[in-house]
Amino acid sequence: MIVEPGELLAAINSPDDLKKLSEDQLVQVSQELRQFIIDSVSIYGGHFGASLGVVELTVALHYVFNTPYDQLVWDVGHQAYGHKILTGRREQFPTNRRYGGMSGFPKRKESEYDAFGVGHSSTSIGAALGMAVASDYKGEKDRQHIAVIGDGAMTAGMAFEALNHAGVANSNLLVILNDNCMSIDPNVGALKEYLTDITTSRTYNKVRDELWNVLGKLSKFGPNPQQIARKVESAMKATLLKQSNLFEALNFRYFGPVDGHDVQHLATILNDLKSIPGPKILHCVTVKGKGYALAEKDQTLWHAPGLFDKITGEIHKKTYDKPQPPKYQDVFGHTMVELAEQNSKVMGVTPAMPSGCSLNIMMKAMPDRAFDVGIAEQHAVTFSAGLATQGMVPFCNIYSSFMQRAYDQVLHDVALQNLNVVFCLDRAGFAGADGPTHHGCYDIAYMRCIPNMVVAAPMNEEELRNLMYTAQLPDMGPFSIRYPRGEGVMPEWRLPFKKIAVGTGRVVREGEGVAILSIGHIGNYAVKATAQLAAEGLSVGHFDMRFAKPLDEEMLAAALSKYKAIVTVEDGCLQGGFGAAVLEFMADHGYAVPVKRLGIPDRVVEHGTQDELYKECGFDADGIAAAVREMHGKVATKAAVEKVIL
Ligand SMILES: Cc1ncc(C[n+]2csc(CCOP(=O)(O)OP(=O)(O)O)c2C)c(N)n1
Ligand SMILES: CC(=O)[C@@H](O)[C@H](O)COP(=O)(O)O
Ligand SMILES: [Mg+2]
Repeated sequence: MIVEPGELLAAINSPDDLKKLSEDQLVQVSQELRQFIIDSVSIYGGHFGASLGVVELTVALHYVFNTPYDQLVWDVGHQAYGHKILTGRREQFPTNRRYGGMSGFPKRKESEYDAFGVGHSSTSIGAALGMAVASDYKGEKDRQHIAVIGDGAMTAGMAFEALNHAGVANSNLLVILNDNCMSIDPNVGALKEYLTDITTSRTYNKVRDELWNVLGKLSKFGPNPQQIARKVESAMKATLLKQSNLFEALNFRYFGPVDGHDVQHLATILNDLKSIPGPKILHCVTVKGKGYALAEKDQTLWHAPGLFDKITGEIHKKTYDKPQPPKYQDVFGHTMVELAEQNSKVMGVTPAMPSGCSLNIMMKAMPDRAFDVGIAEQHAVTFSAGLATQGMVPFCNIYSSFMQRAYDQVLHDVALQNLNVVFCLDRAGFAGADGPTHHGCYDIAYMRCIPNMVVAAPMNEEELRNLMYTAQLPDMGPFSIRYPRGEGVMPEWRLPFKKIAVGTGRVVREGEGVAILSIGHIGNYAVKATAQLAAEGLSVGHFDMRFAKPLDEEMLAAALSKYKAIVTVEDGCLQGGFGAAVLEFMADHGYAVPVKRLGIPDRVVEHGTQDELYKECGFDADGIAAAVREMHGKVATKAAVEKVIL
């Protein structure tokens, strides 16, 4: 189905076309852009509420600034659909987040308008500052650098590290704080309360209005930029702003709060700010999901709702006539409550993903024992370490790719002190449509080299529960459990807890000739492969190893003695991963059995469905079966040659 753009939008193939419109037409073009996003996302899917919330801001930014010469950095980038549509990618939009299609996030190789590749949050200020400092160095005094950052992303340490630097760098940087009081879930923390206070404070708003009157008058008569800057500064100094405004205290000039949905006013303000040198922040108040009533009402659900009927708002869900396996994240969420009921020391921690990882189930049931700490992965880990020093058993749930942020904290704060923190790494393996920024490719490798760390991955729901149960038993030390996005394989999963001895695998099936050693959920694809091969008359062994560290050495030794070739399968990077661990064991113990390793290769794998990506990387069921056939062929040829020689 083709989505038809409105009349004005249809003529916009670059920001130059947008600049041909009069200021009066900005309202209409904003409406058309919003409608185009609603129409497209309802059919093709993707992030929704965030882009609707910045429609006017996006139009105003491209209207006023000289992009791509002026550099516009979107934080996270899930709100940049309008930006993509206005910068020459409207016709490509139906391919958004699809295999081979355009990325759901800004990406440098996709467009010159995408100044910086994003996906993880809170990088925009640092990146834009780097660009600004480079411009200073090159003498490009006229160049503008703009970071658009949400109130959620602003809670991360990285954002403050960049503000701290920018406040003394005196480069030409405009930070636009897009404040909608939401992260994916409602935003949390003292900063959020501070921003709400500024937005609602009467004294503050009075000062703000006076300030904008000054600016407004000056703009009308074509002001001298320095004059504006001086007037603004003295107006600011004469008020409470300097003493009480956090951003002013960091040497930023603070403007706002302004209505982020008044496109004409935004254009005027941005024009004025263009002429003010140095670091400045514009605080825009917006509504996530603006213009689509249901999305405004349930902003978490409509962050990324999936496909929906844009008229009725019904979100399309597959229906089944028999019970389906649950999502791994929900098994985690419910199991947390069960474990916490049994063990008063169990606590839950998430950095801003309560509904994404389903810790919200425990947060609702036991609000004093489960915490959303904001977009703050590093803090989430060190906070968990602190809890553990006091005898608590924190389960710190972080998406595998976001955990990359907190590597030093895992090593320095948890592992070196051998603290019993359980890391549940959700979205391990391919994240799917979010693409390479979100794929959880590296955790087996980055966890495996950390002393004291257990590295486990369940093949199904029952194993996830039992690993979680095992991890909270006394004296387990640091324990990581990885599992993928989406559903497992067991509709009946609430089985009684059983301890799994650390470093033990499980025989899925015995066979002859070739054995598959798998770790985690991807083992279910190996099950499909062995069934295919059995139908062809090839009986293949399969071991669900469960632990990449410690390895089940007994099981490995037995498999290496019995089988003539091995295929390892993991949905993680091949470099340093599970297969690499098997090779290390073989080298250390003198085994010389041929091994083929299947997993994520040493290159960037783009977006697509998980199955498309498994196939691309050769470890879907067909790929695994093909690898086994190949190894079987090699073994048979070798045996035949040996027979002839004898
Ligand atoms: C490092 C990191 N942690 C978590 C996320 C997941 N995430 C994506 S968007 C988002 C909320 C961002 O909130 P905000 O910046 O306010 O943007 P909004 O969606 O409200 O427009 C979160 C937590 C991420 N992308 N990166
Ligand atoms: C933009 C972002 O980082 C999140 O919205 C992410 O897309 C969530 O992914 P899940 O849908 O897997 O929770
Ligand atoms: Mg927000």
